[in-house]
Amino acid sequence: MTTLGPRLGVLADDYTGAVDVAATLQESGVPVELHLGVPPPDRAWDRSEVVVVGLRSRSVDVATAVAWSGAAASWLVGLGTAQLFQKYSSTFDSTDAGNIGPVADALRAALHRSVPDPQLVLFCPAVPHYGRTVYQGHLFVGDRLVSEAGTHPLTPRDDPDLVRRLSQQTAEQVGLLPHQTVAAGVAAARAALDRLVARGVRYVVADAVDDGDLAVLGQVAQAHRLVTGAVGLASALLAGGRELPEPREGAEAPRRSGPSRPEAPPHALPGAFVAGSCTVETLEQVRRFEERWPVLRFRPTEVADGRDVVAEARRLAVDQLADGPVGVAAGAPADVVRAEQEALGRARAAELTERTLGEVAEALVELGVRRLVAAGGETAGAVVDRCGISRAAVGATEAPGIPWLRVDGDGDPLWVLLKSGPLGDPDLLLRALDPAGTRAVGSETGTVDAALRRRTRRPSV
Ligand SMILES: Nc1ncnc2c1ncn2[C@@H]1O[C@H](COP(=O)(O)OP(=O)(O)OP(=O)(O)O)[C@@H](O)[C@H]1O
Ligand SMILES: O=C(O)[C@@H](O)C(=O)CO
Repeated sequence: MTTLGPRLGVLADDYTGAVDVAATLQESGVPVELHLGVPPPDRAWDRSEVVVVGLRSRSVDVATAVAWSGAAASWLVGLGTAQLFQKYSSTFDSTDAGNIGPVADALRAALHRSVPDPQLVLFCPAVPHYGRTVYQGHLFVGDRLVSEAGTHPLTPRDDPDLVRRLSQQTAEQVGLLPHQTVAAGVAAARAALDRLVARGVRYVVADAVDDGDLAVLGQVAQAHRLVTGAVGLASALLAGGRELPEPREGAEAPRRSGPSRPEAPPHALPGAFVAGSCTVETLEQVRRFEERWPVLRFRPTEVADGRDVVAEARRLAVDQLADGPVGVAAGAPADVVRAEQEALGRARAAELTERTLGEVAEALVELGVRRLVAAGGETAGAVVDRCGISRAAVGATEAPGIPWLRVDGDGDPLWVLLKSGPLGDPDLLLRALDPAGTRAVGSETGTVDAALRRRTRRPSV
């Protein structure tokens, strides 16, 4: 009997991107499982049709990104996964060195070991409902080129030309599938790609300005073993049909149905956020939260000077958590971040910030927080790793691409919301951590006081 492995294996280059794609695909009715960090070779597969592995490979050095991605891909290929999807951000966040190109090279090589040459790889970060579109190889955020729509502290977005960006990161020749060809439909797009392959082109940036374009690319990419992009193309690929390459024999068959009603945490659980994101969206979400609840703010230069932010966060939590949620934020406007980076160096500023936020998150959980929001991809990475989270069930979404994750351990579940910097409406933090809601689950029903009495261990500050 021929048995099937996962239909799609997604390798996301950060944890917020992983939950974004996991939630989006699960909402389309497909069973999805989420793994955070490189799965050990003997990690069990829960037989979900889609397996998402989140890595922290976006901003690490190229060799590390390649090693982690290769190890995770080997695990997925070993399960008999039919198709791999390399998920990067819808703003194509990367540096001149990588890591999008080198990881694609490594994944292609990993697949090449088990199947004939994957031939062609599409690159398309378009997600029209996030305002991300690609036209003539140029990436737009809303009506601005990505280079004019805000930068990033670690991966500056200063070149909107994706063919040129990708060419800097790989030895492969990079081509373009322009919008006029995509708009002409699947047959025209396939014919154009065949011509590019005949010229030796292996990597192709594809234009997409709306979901119709993505649907064409989703169809075209059915035949590809490796596809790359953000949630737009991942969704289109899954929706695009079932003509997948023959899976390896000997693996188990995947489940066909997802959770009937994704879960959300009870409002009564003590809540907190940590935010390292510097996007205008997150800064506004923090500002709105701060109008109602306390927020502890810090800068990496202060940590370098000896400020003990973790002890301050503990004190704040002990004083305030019974009344409502608290927040800890490092994110700041671009001029402040620039000054911090000039004072400390870019890498050290980031390292101090992320380490502090990870330690704060760990302390808050220890003090009884059971609803925890981490805002920002790097921030989420620091929090998840510090709290030792490697598996999670994908629950209900608070906003598109932002699901609650239920993390089961020895005691009560911990609910975690990993929020990509630019995602979410201005009231996201207020809503996600609102203690006044009426939603309650079984024995968790009760006030914040009751919940705290049940869970809080007194700190030693
Ligand atoms: N005040 C600050 N000074 C210098 N660097 C900071 C400061 N606040 C945050 N940072 C750094 O900025 C980076 C923000 O990246 P992070 O990935 O967490 O958010 P994001 O880029 O908005 O999210 P995403 O990756 O989901 O788009 C982190 O590396 C963080 O350490
Ligand atoms: O695609 C996006 O922008 C997000 O899923 C992301 O990658 C967050 O870091």
